Amino acid sequence: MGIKFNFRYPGSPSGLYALKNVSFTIAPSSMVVIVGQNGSGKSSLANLLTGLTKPFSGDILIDGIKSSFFRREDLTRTIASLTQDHRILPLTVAENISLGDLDHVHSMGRVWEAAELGGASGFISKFPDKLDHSLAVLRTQFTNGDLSEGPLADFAEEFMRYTDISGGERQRLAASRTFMRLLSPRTKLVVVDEPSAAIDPIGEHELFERLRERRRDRTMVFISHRFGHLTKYADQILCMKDGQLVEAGTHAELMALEGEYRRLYDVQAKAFTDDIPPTSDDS
Ligand SMILES: Nc1ncnc2c1ncn2[C@@H]1O[C@H](COP(=O)(O)OP(=O)(O)OP(=O)(O)O)[C@@H](O)[C@H]1O
Repeated sequence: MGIKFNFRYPGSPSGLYALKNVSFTIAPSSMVVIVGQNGSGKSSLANLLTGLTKPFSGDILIDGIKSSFFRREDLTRTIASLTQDHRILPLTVAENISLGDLDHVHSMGRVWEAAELGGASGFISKFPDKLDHSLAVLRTQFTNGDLSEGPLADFAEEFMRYTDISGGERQRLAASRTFMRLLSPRTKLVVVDEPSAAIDPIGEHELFERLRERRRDRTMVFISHRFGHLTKYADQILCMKDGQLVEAGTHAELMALEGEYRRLYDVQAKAFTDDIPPTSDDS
């Protein structure tokens, strides 16, 4: 995959690019980790890779062919993504997971495997009707308004009764949906954008490990602020700063550069060692 583009969000002042002259190549079946501070452009880059947004100028080349030459739905079928912006629909747990691969909606064995891989099987097991349990969406997911008064009040009260999973559980369900897609041999690119907002560090680490173990010949792109455990496996690290790709290479190469990546890594490592209470040997 070859990438060379500029990107600006619709409505942003002309000249204000979220991504500026970003250019890199992702080798097939490789593992890529994108790092950078808040607002450096990681998610914008991920959205371009998954086709959610289009470059303002420049191209994404897939096997040397411009991505715009492919049918959008054909490309979408080959991509599994996991972001913070996931939707849980008012369907059963099984249906919410199988949305990841509509060809296997009725394959309960596969749905359960995806639930286990996504870390959702624990809380699903607690439902009396397990995978058949019906879920509803949070009010804020379908309206920004307050439904406690007005013509929809009764409906809202009834609807809210079924909202029985937490933010972290929703994230695990979304991860299960991604695994459902990943279990399909059609999936060639997996993009995981910072699922950590609702998942604790151990949950995120385990999730990344399970994704990595199922990489096979897929290209995987990870974005995480807690990247220390990921970058050592990466074939390529892309380090973003202010919308630009400032460094690209392996962990060893970027550490040796002593630049932005090293700075981010050292801050993270320091936070980790600062968290460890001193042992009797240290005193
Ligand atoms: N929908 C949007 N409309 C306009 N500008 C946006 C939009 N989303 C992001 N931006 C801007 O684009 C730039 C890059 O944002 P992006 O979300 O890609 O960064 P990020 O590295 O993923 O940040 P974070 O680590 O905080 O998630 C920022 O300046 C941000 O304010």
